[in-house]
Amino acid sequence: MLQREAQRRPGAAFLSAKGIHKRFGALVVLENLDFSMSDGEAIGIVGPNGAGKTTLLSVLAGAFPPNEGSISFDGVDVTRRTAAERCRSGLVRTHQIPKPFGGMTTFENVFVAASHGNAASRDEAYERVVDSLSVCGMLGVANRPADTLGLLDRKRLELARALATQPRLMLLDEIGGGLTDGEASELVETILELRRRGIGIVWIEHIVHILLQVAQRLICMDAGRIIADGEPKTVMSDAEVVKAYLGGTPA
Ligand SMILES: Nc1ncnc2c1ncn2[C@@H]1O[C@H](COP(=O)(O)OP(=O)(O)OP(=O)(O)O)[C@@H](O)[C@H]1O
Repeated sequence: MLQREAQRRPGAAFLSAKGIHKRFGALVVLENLDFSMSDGEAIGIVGPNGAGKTTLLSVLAGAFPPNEGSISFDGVDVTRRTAAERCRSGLVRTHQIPKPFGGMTTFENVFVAASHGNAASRDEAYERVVDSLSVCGMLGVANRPADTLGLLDRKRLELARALATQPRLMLLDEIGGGLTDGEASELVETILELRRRGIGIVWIEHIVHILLQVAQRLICMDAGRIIADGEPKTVMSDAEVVKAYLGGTPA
């Protein structure tokens, strides 16, 4: 397993991306981007539509490779590792548009993640599923066909499936998107529980006041670059951020 290969270096970044370029044809989406974080950190990512946030998450998770640059996770160079290999080493992502396995129940969806995401015995996988469903408030819909779930439960299922892989770092892509404030607040409680378990979080979200209940550090992206990175309130009042993201002038 990748974790066993990891050569832990004191002070080394837990997740680090260096010199990342990503192009889709002629469109440059990420440009010479550097990013790093420590174990257990909770980071929010904001930025205007098309800034490259989801593309960054996809590159970090291994959905596709960068055109240039390198990524290391827990001391291991994972640039050429697949998403499944990264998942087994503890780096997992959720998707903006949940896509549960149709024709399976909620329980079965999470069971697939628990058994394949990080090789587990059947009993261990079962325990992980029950724990994940419980943390995500889904025990009551465990036997429902996943394709009959409403949006909030589909988002919860994204979290439960990711949690069942026993991650050390979760990359969340607009998990609050499309939800009411009340529904998004329920997800915040779950994400705070993940934090209490020591799981690191990188969360892209447009609902900023929800994001700020979890993020201890905030990154703002624009046009494929990180334009601000630091303490959330400072970032949100940064003149470049206000101009790029909020389209106005600082208060
Ligand atoms: N697979 C792809 N092929 C071609 N272009 C793509 C692809 N994925 C993303 N893009 C383009 O890359 C740019 C950045 O997209 P991305 O989804 O990363 O932005 P984002 O910051 O997450 O935006 P949003 O907040 O709207 O989700 C956009 O112009 C998008 O159209």
